[in-house]
Amino acid sequence: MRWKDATLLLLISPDGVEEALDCAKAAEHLDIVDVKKPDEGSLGANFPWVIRQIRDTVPADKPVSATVGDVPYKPGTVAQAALGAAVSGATYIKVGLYGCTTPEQAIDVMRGVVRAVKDYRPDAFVVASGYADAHRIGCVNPLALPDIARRSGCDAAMLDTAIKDGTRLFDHVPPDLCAEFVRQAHEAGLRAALAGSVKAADLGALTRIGTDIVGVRGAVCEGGDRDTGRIQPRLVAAFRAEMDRHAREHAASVATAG
Ligand SMILES: O=C[C@H](O)COP(=O)(O)O
Repeated sequence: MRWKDATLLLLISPDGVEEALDCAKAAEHLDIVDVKKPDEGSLGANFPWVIRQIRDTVPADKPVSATVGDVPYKPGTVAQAALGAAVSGATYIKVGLYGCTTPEQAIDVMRGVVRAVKDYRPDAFVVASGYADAHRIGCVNPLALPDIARRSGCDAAMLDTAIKDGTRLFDHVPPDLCAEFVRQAHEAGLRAALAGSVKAADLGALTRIGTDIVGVRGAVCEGGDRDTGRIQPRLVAAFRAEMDRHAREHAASVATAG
């Protein structure tokens, strides 16, 4: 995908083929379809055949992403799983560094992933994901992610929330620290992706701080419920409309200030 600078991309996470069909109906409003299995965790990994079916379902110009799971500190296991996601058709490979308690462990895991995936597909986009609520699960500090991603050769650093209990990204990492995360990622030549029960009300701040990718599920599911609700094309369209509105407002304020 050609990256237009200063454009916030929308990544939507269906839980299977049926929801991917709903994403396909809203394809003009989203940028990346992210395959996951929410009942296996925040970044739960889905089956290879589901990734393949979803790749066949969504328009060819939309990249398919796959989460490799909330992974343990087992670099070989994770590298092999990441290759499985790439072979199944995902070109964005997201890894949740759940079981890594130090930056060194996280770098170990991500180096293996980068090598496994890029040996197979050099243009794949590898995302190292930490958790905004890392303090609740004892994993690596969220602000360490840009450096982990840089040192392991990833393309992006991401934050999501590990525990989906209604608390949101900004409850754990407030906007000024998210801005620092984005700044560090950009300084390292990486893209910055943010997620974690993000709502339309968060889009102003996410736009202002220069986020590259926003990941959502709950906000585009019926009733705002990521577990019992299903992705609704009309909610995807409405979310995109809010993104576009904030992008216009931000561009206007930058032009005025300049
Ligand atoms: O990668 C994005 C996640 O699927 C976000 O899900 P959520 O918006 O329900 O927290």
